[in-house]
Amino acid sequence: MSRWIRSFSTAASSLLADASHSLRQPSSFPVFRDVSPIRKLRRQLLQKDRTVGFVPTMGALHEGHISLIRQAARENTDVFVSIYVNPTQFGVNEDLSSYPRTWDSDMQKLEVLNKELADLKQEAPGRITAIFAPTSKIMYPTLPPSSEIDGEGSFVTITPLSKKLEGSSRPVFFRGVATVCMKLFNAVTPDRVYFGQKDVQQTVIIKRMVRDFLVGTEVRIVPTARAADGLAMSSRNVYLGDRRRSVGLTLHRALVAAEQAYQAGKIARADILGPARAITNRIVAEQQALSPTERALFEADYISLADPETLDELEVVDPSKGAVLSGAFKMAPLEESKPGEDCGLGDGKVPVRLIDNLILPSRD
Ligand SMILES: Nc1ncnc2c1ncn2[C@@H]1O[C@H](COP(=O)(O)OP(=O)(O)OP(=O)(O)O)[C@@H](O)[C@H]1O
Ligand SMILES: CC(C)(CO)[C@@H](O)C(=O)[O-]
Ligand code: BAL
Repeated sequence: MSRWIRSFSTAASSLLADASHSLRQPSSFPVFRDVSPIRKLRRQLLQKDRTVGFVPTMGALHEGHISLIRQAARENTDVFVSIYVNPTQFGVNEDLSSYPRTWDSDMQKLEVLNKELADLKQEAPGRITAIFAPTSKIMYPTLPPSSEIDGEGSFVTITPLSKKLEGSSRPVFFRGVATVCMKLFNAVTPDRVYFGQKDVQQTVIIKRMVRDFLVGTEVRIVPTARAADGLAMSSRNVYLGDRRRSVGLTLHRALVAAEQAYQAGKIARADILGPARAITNRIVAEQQALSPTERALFEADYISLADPETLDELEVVDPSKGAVLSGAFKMAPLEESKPGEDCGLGDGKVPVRLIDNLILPSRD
């Protein structure tokens, strides 16, 4: 057993007694439900010159989350993962109640991953050494968490970034994300925090928040993990089913068509987004022409070509800066299913918001 694992075991076991709100502990990592015990562990690690990489999640873990943890384990001795479905980032009519919650399988996945990390040794020296799974009473100690646009509470708002793109359809989303991330960062005080490229606007907002509030952590962005067909992995994909999944892939295909236009030397908005819009409009029309048992209706909420830092829409890409291509589709519930069809969790009745993006790199 290496020295730091041994010293972790000692630090952790002395803390298990402190973790009065901890859940059952069948795993190689303690689960903390409250702030002070995880702070205590953090202080002990600091004294031993160990580094903490923090991966905030809402659970329902998939390969995207795992890739964040792997990178955190390559760059830190200790990886803390939070699992908390944060109510304030869901609008009042959004899918908070149906958001997938899969605690047992999440713990199993983390356990398997930790064993793998132990085998990797040099390549990825870090291990998952704490799970933070707070209750809402811990995260919102004074007022109940509000999802109302003008709701009361202590919030972190990052404007105008939070009003654009996802924010125009989900007006409280980034207020909730920035607020919960600030709380999580305050609880964990990580050396580095890990976010997925899939949620590109979230990455821009978190970087801005860290900079503007002088938060002492480094923001690391991990590439989007995709299924073999290109669909960006997402916890909500379990609701898609086969039909909506294959139609939903149009989003990725549209972005790839726009990316190819940029790679071919185009820099004007119409030339880059034109191919993406053409594919999207064609598939919308094709689906509308099909019968309710065959089609998957959807609406393209936006397809955007934006500045990587301000997220302002661009008429022309400055090749020395590059750009962010992003889009969101609203996949409607299936109208009718066929016998034996895989309609996904919820029988195809749950609307699913798909987001995706590609970075257009700078070039000389
Ligand atoms: N496919 C992916 N590739 C890389 N990172 C991802 C991917 N999906 C999610 N992440 C990242 O994992 C972290 C936690 O995300 P979260 O728990 O909300 O999962 P999610 O799959 O994004 O859920 P949903 O898409 O349903 O909102 C975020 O930083 C997010 O960007
Ligand atoms: C960062 C986050 C965990 C905050 O709740 C969430 O927005 C997410 O999972 O991307
Ligand atoms: N990964 C983003 C979380 C959300 O859509 O609420």
